[in-house]
Amino acid sequence: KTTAATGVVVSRPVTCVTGNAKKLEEVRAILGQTVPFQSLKLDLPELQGEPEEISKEKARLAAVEVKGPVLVEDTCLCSNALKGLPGPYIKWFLQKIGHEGLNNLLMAYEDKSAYALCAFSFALGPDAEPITYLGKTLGKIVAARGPNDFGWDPIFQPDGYEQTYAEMPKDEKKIYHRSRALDLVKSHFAEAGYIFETNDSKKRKKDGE
Ligand SMILES: O=P(O)(O)OP(=O)(O)OP(=O)(O)OC[C@H]1O[C@@H](n2cnc3c(O)ncnc32)[C@H](O)[C@@H]1O
Ligand SMILES: [Mg+2]
Repeated sequence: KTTAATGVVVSRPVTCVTGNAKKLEEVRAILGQTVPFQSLKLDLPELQGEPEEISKEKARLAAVEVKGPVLVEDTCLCSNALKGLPGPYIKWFLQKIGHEGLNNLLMAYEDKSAYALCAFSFALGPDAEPITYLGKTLGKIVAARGPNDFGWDPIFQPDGYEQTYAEMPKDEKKIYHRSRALDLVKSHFAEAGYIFETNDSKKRKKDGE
């Protein structure tokens, strides 16, 4: 559906599908009121492979579940000495060997440099090809510092900062990998002229406002 001057009307809000409450909290803080979205707590299966492909496949699976517009995300922590690993497998590394184990792995190497990579994928529906937006922040892996309440935040120190992600105030961390990718999502939505309808906006339209 296209309306003359306004753009593409999508009859539903975007559903952000993730099993991770902390991620959702950040997405909500970054997107704010700019994109009407709702969330669905679902831990989607993940392929092995390159981050972009994993993210796209998550979007395909999510769109089949939701039968509408979806936004998903896959986050990687990549060590340069380890040629980009653990990368998309960071969740399992964290679960099994923790912050200390990751630091121990890197003891064999001089190079502690790393990057945080966020791959958002958006699909309009189950038949649409997902589009991927990447956000990357360079830094290094350090011994854990700061509150341990979100993944690998205590062991990642972005370049140019003396603090780890965990030690930073929330709104400062927001400027990194996740918001870089979400800025691209926002500008894509603006360019495409999507108007995501919500129950509220439908009601206002019906009432003739
Ligand atoms: O359902 P999904 O969205 O997949 O949620 P998840 O927790 O499984 O997330 P990923 O598959 O993307 O795995 C990324 C891992 O990195 C962690 N993580 C994600 N974003 C992070 C961030 O900004 N800071 C620290 N850790 C993060 C997260 O807790 C996971 O252990
Ligand atoms: Mg996951």
